[in-house]
Amino acid sequence: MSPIGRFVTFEGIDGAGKSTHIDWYVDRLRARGIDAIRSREPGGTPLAERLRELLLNEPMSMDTELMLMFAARRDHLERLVRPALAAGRWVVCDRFTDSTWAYQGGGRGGSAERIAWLEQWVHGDLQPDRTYLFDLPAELAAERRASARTADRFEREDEAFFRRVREAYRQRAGQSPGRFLVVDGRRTIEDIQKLLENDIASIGI
Ligand SMILES: Nc1ncnc2c1ncn2[C@@H]1O[C@H](COP(=O)(O)OP(=O)(O)O)[C@@H](O)[C@H]1O
Ligand SMILES: Cc1cn([C@H]2C[C@H](O)[C@@H](COP(=O)(O)OP(=O)(O)O)O2)c(=O)[nH]c1=O
Repeated sequence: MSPIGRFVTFEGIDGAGKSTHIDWYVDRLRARGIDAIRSREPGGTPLAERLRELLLNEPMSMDTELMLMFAARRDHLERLVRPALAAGRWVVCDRFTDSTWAYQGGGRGGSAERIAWLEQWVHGDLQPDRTYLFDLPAELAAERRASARTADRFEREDEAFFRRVREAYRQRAGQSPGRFLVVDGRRTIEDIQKLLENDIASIGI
């Protein structure tokens, strides 16, 4: 019998700490003998990476942004995520549809009905087995971002935008408490690593 693949996602507002922990997390899985791959959204396949370039840099309407996010996601799921899970691998993904609920829904004020419809169409039966939500106040995340990198189209949004994104994430987590683990991004990197390490055991090895 082939091993069971797992789908794990990392979420949070820009600057909350996802990238700092995701490679470490994948390394920890591999150290336990798990065949894990890291991916990201938008992106993860050649086509989706090209859409990412556009999404992060090219001005566009809210609706175009929403549809391109899901177009990139569909390609990523068909070509990478589903085949990997079917082969028993773990896919650890930097962002997934919770980002769409948070950014295009909460941040931009997009229609929940449309997002729900697209979600159902693009990946109805597939949801992550575990989602880590890195939670940090918008002002602290902005400070961390400022010292770390140049801003893309999303990162140039104001603090009120990121407060809405954060709130939408927290609502999502409240709706699926079994799937989400909310990580307090104010804790030290060492503390967060301990929490993640303990959690790996609970998601089935
Ligand atoms: N727990 C933490 N405590 C202090 N600084 C952190 C912590 N986690 C991340 N950082 C720093 O904050 C900045 C943004 O983190 P990053 O992982 O790039 O965020 P994200 O991927 O969520 O946008 C980086 O400079 C990183 O070193
Ligand atoms: C997956 C996804 C990402 N995004 C946005 C959030 C991020 O600002 C951006 C890319 O995210 P990210 O990979 O976190 O960028 P970085 O390389 O700077 O860490 O895309 C959405 O708005 N909706 C989505 O569905």
